[in-house]
Amino acid sequence: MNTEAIDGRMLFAIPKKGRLHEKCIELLAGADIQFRRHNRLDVCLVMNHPIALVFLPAADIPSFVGEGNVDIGITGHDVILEAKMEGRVTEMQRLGFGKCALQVQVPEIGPIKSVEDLAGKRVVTSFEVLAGEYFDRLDDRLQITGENKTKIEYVGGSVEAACALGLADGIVDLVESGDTMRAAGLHAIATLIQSEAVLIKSTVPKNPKIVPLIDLIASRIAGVVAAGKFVICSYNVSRDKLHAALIITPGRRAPTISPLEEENWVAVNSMVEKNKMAAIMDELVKVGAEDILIFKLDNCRV
Ligand SMILES: Nc1ncnc2c1ncn2[C@@H]1O[C@H](COP(=O)(O)OP(=O)(O)OP(=O)(O)O)[C@@H](O)[C@H]1O
Ligand SMILES: O=P(O)(O)OC[C@H]1O[C@H](OP(=O)(O)OP(=O)(O)O)[C@H](O)[C@@H]1O
Repeated sequence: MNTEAIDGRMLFAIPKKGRLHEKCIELLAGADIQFRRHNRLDVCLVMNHPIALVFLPAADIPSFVGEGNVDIGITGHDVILEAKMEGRVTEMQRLGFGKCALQVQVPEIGPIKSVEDLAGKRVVTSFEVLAGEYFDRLDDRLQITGENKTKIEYVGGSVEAACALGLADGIVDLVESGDTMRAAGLHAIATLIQSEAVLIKSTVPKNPKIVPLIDLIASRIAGVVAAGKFVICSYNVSRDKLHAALIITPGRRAPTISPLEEENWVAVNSMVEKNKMAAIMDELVKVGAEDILIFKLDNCRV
């Protein structure tokens, strides 16, 4: 693709593979950003907006956005800190996926029980900046200096194998379910940061003309994220029990209450958080609500 084709378009960086890729593709579909990626090309034009998508490794996206080479992007909060780009990118929206923690892990069976025990030994990681800063502070606190300081070594992947291979006394790596860590016989002894996927833009946009388009896309993405977080809860309840029911489902702004043909009965519609839905239904049954239904949201602006 020649550079003329992307001239004037807003450049939007998307992780080209890995843990965040599929979720980003779903998010683009939800925001009606239409594209066809030919032959896995890393740049492709959006058909219904003046946008070009740029598929990049998640870890490279913070610097591409921070240096203004692309306008917005989706990546992990962890790699923004690792790239030291927190001052040069603005996190516009947390996206609710790619949730994980960067943790110090050591063999479950062994002499190291705390980070203090690990200080001064060998640590293998893909996050050498964050791990380096963490162990520098720890070494300082424990007055470990010079040759005795903790040795941080970089590997690009399969970090969890380092202890079993005798390359490290501990590792710093991402944990979500904990399955990888447990399978490698490791356990966590400290957490450096919590992370999730975020929508970012450059702190100083190169092209002010595209600011309205950035805001439009951010608002659409916020709508898709909110639609994933909430459901609509609908139920019938007699007026004498309405007060108790509304305490359980107060809604985001306020619930919608409509009279039923049956005297003294009303129908209630209210937005509730998806992850609280089962408990809310249990509570509604207890206070006498009936015909409780849950509806998924496809999209919203709230
Ligand atoms: N187990 C996980 N659960 C949730 N999110 C994760 C997990 N592992 C990584 N992430 C998030 O996804 C981002 C990209 O990680 P991933 O390992 O997929 O990157 P990659 O190196 O581009 O892909 P690959 O591992 O396939 O080479 C991380 O920076 C982090 O924010
Ligand atoms: O706690 P869990 O749910 O098991 O997830 C943690 C694993 O996920 C990430 O690696 P990934 O599987 O993306 O592959 P990688 O080692 O190639 O980066 C991370 O580096 C851990 O190895």
